[in-house]
Amino acid sequence: MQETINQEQERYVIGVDLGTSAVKTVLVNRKGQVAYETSQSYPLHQPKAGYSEQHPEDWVRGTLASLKELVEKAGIGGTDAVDGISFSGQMHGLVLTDKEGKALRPAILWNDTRTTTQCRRIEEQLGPALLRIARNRALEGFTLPKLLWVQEHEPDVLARAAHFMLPKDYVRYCLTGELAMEYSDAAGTLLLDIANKQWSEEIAAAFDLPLSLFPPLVESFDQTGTLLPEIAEQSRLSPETKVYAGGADNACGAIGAGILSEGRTLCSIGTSGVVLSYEERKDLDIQGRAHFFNHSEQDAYYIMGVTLAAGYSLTWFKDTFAPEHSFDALLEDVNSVEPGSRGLLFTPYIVGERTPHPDATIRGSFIGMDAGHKLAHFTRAVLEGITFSLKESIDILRGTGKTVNEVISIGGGARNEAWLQMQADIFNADIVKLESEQGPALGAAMLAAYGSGWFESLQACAEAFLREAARYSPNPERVARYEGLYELHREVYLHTRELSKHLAAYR
Ligand SMILES: Nc1ncnc2c1ncn2[C@@H]1O[C@H](COP(=O)(O)OP(=O)(O)O)[C@@H](O)[C@H]1O
Ligand SMILES: O=C(CO)[C@@H](O)[C@H](O)COP(=O)(O)O
Repeated sequence: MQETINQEQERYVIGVDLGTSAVKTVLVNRKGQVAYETSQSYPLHQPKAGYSEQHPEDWVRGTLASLKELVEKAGIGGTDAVDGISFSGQMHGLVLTDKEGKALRPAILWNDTRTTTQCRRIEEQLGPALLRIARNRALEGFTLPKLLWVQEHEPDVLARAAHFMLPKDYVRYCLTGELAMEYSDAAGTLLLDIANKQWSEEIAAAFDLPLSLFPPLVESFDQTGTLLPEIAEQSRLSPETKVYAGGADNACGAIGAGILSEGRTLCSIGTSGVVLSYEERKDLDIQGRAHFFNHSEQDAYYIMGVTLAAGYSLTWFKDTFAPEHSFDALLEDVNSVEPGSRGLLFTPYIVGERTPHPDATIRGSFIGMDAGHKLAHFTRAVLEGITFSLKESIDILRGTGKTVNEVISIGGGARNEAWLQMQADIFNADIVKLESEQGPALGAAMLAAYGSGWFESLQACAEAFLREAARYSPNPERVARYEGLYELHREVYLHTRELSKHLAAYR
């Protein structure tokens, strides 16, 4: 085999990123280099409008196939070259299992919006206790509303449930036979007492949820067993391979970008867009204006704002109005247009919004269309609208007293230089692009590396693994121009909120 690895010298860890469209696995060496990567996709089911489900068995099958291919590609089958495996996972999805660990129904995912009624019930019943304990607002995507939906609509399923799990925890359970949930993902359930790092008996009791449903809580870098013999046999990994708990995809994305100390901020433009900043103050009260979650680093937190359709807005725009173009071709001309797209604004609310407007009914708009506008103006307006929306999350971070003068940019949005410079000019901060583009999968591998004792801290691991590739600094003239446009952008939500509500009847 041409690239067979020298098993005497090379040691590896594996990061598994269980995403919404696919699972990705990476094999990482001690220098932080991704030696091999594989991926397996699985279907997303939308049985009704607003429903979004996946079969947990598809995740397990996909993960095993991906691991098997990774081991084969690297030529390490039957060896003990892998010191540890860990996981990053799509957050919030509800998996209910019976006593044997079998999933009782399809998983209800983070982007399923059937639970508006349950969210209102949570707010009414818990009042201020919700923000005091769970530190986040009741949003359709979170897990507790999904549990309450099952309680109301499928009571027999809940009655048969022995446990609830989150997506990556279910996969890890199937690989190891050990039940556990770690804090960074548990934080997205609305059932965790975030500051005290324990299940909230108060919230569970308010909704008659037995505590027996809740898995034991562990740290992201804790070992949660080894591979079951049959899994080891199928993947050709050693049954001694240690498995570490892992983290929520955003926590792992943050680790993979080195967001491990106060003042470090990440902007990730993938399908959705995330702005996230490290936070040490566990008692910081942001009044639910953004998400406040436990980090995968011990006793650390992060504040996160989410633009639901970030890259998705650009993809929608391309597929609808310029399907013959590649992303690169579409974005080629954006720099021929001045900042402000000659008076054209776009708001990216095409599937509703989360931060700063938790509003499932709002929809997007182009404001200021002029007969002189061409495709390049619309394209630039889409990029600017997505970036303005992410700046609203940056403003929330700055409002907590944080200094945001450097932002690590990852995801699809970091593939285009014009967009990276635009982020610098709109955020008024240096934008840093990293050498590695692996994001959450690398973060998961780093948890395994730290768990396995390769480094004495996650921070030391980040210093060894991550390298800056490029830096984009804000241009003062463009910063000033964008400040004015940003104020106009913020007005658009206020003026289209009611219109969107009325238009909902026609959708
Ligand atoms: N060459 C490119 N330049 C700018 N944006 C891109 C490019 N390619 C993809 N994108 C954007 O990035 C998004 C995908 O980013 P990615 O990080 O791969 O997302 P995810 O992991 O959520 O699928 C797409 O929705 C698209 O809008
Ligand atoms: O809901 C959230 C975070 O609150 C999402 O970030 C999901 O966790 C996204 O999963 P992928 O799009 O990465 O699969």
